[in-house]
Amino acid sequence: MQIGDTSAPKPILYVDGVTVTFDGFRALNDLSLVIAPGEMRAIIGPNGAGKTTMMDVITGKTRPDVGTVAFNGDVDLTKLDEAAIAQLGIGRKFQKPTVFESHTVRDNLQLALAGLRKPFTVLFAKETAKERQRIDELLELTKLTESHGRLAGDLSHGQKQWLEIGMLLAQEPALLLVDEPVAGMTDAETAETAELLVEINKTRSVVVVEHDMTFVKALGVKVTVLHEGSVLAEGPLDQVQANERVIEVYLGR
Ligand SMILES: Nc1ncnc2c1ncn2[C@@H]1O[C@H](COP(=O)(O)OP(=O)(O)OP(=O)(O)O)[C@@H](O)[C@H]1O
Repeated sequence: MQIGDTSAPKPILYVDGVTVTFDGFRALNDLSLVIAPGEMRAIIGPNGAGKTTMMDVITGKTRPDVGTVAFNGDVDLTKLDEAAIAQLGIGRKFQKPTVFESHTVRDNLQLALAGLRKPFTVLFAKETAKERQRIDELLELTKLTESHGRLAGDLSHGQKQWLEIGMLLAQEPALLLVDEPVAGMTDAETAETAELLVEINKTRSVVVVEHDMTFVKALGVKVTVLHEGSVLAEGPLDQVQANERVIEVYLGR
């Protein structure tokens, strides 16, 4: 699909011919990937395939040597810094949870909702009815309604991950990037996280990097397999798992 093609909906994310080199080593090698608006895509690939580097390029943490990275059709992300990209509506959930442990669940969401306002002002300012409603919605979505008054530091690992996802949603990203969300989760938490992402995907695009195939299967979305910085295969999970080249890469043959 061409960026200038007016007959097709503009991709929410368009990555074309991206190469990133570290000391001569190609972490991304002519990588091309298109995410449609409203799509959820799962990215898999062996260690060192370039998954994190790809997320870094999208969020402006790493600059490509060459290639195009465009958001919403025509916003050139390679010209923007991390703060500007976040502001545009690209949220990133890193692997480890980074919630404010000594604040309650509700306060964490309130801080996220307020964004750039100073934390002290936020916690002592009166919550508007609209803010309260949005926080209640986020609590329900992340299954934290009953835990709203608990300190974030006392939550289970899975709940902390959900809280942080809720905090990112408070900023209403059009595209949510999620890096290995179920690492360290119980099977039940993993299943609930898949449900959560499916629900989130009803209102925004999602790109999720994950090694856990049970989780990826539960998402039921198109999968992109990265290998040595390029796309090795793309399609439904069953199809890519049956692909000879994918099997070779995963078995290390
Ligand atoms: N800042 C850096 N300097 C040098 N090499 C790097 C740097 N960042 C990544 N690399 C290398 O680039 C390759 C791709 O790394 P990347 O972290 O993107 O892979 P990944 O698919 O996310 O792997 P994993 O599943 O292990 O997280 C690796 O070989 C890595 O060692």
